[in-house]
Amino acid sequence: MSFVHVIGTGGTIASRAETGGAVVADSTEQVLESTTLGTEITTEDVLQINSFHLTFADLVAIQQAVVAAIHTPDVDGVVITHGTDTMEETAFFLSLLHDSPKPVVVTGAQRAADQADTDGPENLRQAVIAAGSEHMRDAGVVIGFDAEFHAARHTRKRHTLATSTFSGGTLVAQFYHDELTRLATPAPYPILDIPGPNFAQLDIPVIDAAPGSGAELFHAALEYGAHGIVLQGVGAGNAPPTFTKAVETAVEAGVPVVLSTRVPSGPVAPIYGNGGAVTLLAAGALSANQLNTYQARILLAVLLSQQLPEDTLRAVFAAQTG
Ligand SMILES: NC(=O)C[C@H](N)C(=O)O
Repeated sequence: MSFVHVIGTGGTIASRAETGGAVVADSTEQVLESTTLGTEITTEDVLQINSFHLTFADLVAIQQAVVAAIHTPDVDGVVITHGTDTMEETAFFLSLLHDSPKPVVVTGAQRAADQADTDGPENLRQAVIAAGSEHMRDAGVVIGFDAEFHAARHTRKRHTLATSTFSGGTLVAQFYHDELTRLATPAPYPILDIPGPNFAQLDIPVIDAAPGSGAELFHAALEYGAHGIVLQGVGAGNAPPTFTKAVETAVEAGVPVVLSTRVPSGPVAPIYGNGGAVTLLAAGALSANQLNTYQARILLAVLLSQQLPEDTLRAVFAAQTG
């Protein structure tokens, strides 16, 4: 019999209706009660919150729980129950640091535990089976949802309400007729060191360069002391021309800027000047390349917390986004 450790953090999978909106109510033990499993399970409540409340300190707490579980000799794999809104950030953060053949499956629900058609119990059942399965060795950190298991990197929530909502990253495994089939192994990336002690204090705003927006917010972020900025451009990473000077000012002040794109697929590419990615990268921005805005922000936060020399930060960032 396989042995899986389930780490609860909250989210809709643990929520019930209240006047004023659904709120997290159930412990991990209670979440598991609705699921029939033939697996040995231990549980732990690390958090009981919606994922839109998560802080960087919470990410560290989840990661520490994962490491402890993975080092428990008989544990075959780990499941994390988590809100879907920021699941892609937590899963990606864990994947940057994950150094074990034991899989970590992050799952949740789009419909609360007390809704008749809740998807939580089935997602959890499949996540536990997958985490305990030898087919998932070396699968890394995956988001398991609606019978699909996607590598954390590049996976995003695609629909606010649909139960099939996560895609983008490598499809690592899938249930067909209740049989788990391994399909792929995610491309390996260098494993990062754990974040430094100031990780939880880092302030890294995302600033959008939509048509008609000026760089005032960007400059305001520098003035209030942002530690880094993710500039989300349009197209292949382009922005109104006022952002070029803003990026130069930030980089000169030692505040790293990452250039990402709001387009769901494809890389940031230096094609256009006069405010385009050619200009912004020449001004010193780091390219998020294929990495989406929010995962690029997590990567920047981890590297900033390690207080690396600028050249090293640039090289490690490039190696993680290539
Ligand atoms: N479906 C969900 O879990 C959404 C919820 N708002 C959360 O992220 O905690």
